[in-house]
Amino acid sequence: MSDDPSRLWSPAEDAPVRVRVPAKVNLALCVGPLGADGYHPLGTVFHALSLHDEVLAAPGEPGEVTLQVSGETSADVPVDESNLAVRAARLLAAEFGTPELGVRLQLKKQIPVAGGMAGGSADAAGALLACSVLWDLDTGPDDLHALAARLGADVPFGLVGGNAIGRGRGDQLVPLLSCGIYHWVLAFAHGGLSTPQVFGRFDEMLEQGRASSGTEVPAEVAEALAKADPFALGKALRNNLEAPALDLRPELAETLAAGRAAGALGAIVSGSGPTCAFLAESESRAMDLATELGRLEQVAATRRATGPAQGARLL
Ligand SMILES: C[C@](O)(CO)[C@H](O)COP(=O)(O)OP(=O)(O)OC[C@H]1O[C@@H](n2ccc(N)nc2=O)[C@H](O)[C@@H]1O
Ligand SMILES: Nc1ncnc2c1ncn2[C@@H]1O[C@H](COP(=O)(O)OP(=O)(O)OP(=O)(O)O)[C@@H](O)[C@H]1O
Repeated sequence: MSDDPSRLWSPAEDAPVRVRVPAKVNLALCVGPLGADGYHPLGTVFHALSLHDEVLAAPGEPGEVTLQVSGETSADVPVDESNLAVRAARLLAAEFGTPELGVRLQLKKQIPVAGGMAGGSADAAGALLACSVLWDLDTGPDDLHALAARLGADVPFGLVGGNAIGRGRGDQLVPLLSCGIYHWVLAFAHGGLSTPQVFGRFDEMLEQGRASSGTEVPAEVAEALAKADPFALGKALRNNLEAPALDLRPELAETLAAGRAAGALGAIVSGSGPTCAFLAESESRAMDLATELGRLEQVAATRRATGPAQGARLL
């Protein structure tokens, strides 16, 4: 890694490969008890949103991966080897490339950091696709999926997008047919939440009988998607990590209640939080809801988004 600014190419538009990759919300996140592998078995319904990051890739010095991060949510993003996009590029080069391959990566971030919307995972998925194209590697979707699953449970979904059922750690995906467009309002919190910490609090609460577990995805979610029924979908939303996220950040309960009172069809903590996601009946209702939620002290910012959105794609 180099942090010498002279080595970072500047105008993003010059990068030969550009990939857009979506944030996700889990329409259902059904979590089983901690397994021996340190992971929790999941049954989840992923839903990709029009909120996205961009990953740009240009040829780099042999064997070097450099990284520049910009955008609305670039603060707090590590720019060293721990960055998931850098790890993705390194893994791809090691498994499918040669030691001479190098890349200059740039992330343009809009997805909140540690927000429960799989931002780092999205960047990893984007980097896999971008570097595979830049380096002209002989990788098919299955190859990229296998590498993605090694990088993190949420990374494979970043590649496919749309709506998908996730099982196992969340990485075994089956696309879910749906019609319709859903209007969402996202309420970002001040600061993030650590995913392992939320799973840890889930374990404690389960032991104390304060949380429920189970990996069965409610049929109502898939039925609502098949019928393009936002009212049914709003009622069907669920998240076993909501209880631990609220336990760690009690003010999120007020955010959810305020959204419901302002007419949201459904309100849920996104993944491991702290972002809260609100389903609206229409674009204009979403605009009203965003205005209401934006007034809350504990809400750092609101964004509107639609779903489902495409997975990682070349621009
Ligand atoms: C909460 C979700 O966002 C829902 O989609 C994901 O389950 C989290 O996915 P992620 O952030 O990509 O997770 P990873 O980077 O693979 O794992 C981070 C940590 O989260 C916990 N983890 C993650 C996934 C899972 N099924 N069970 C877990 O217990 C583990 O402590 C793990 O060490
Ligand atoms: N490209 C990246 N963008 C953001 N954070 C990154 C990235 N790479 C590594 N990280 C680290 O990962 C941590 C989690 O960030 P991320 O934005 O992926 O969280 P998240 O959206 O809550 O994840 P998930 O929903 O997948 O559990 C951050 O605190 C940061 O230190």
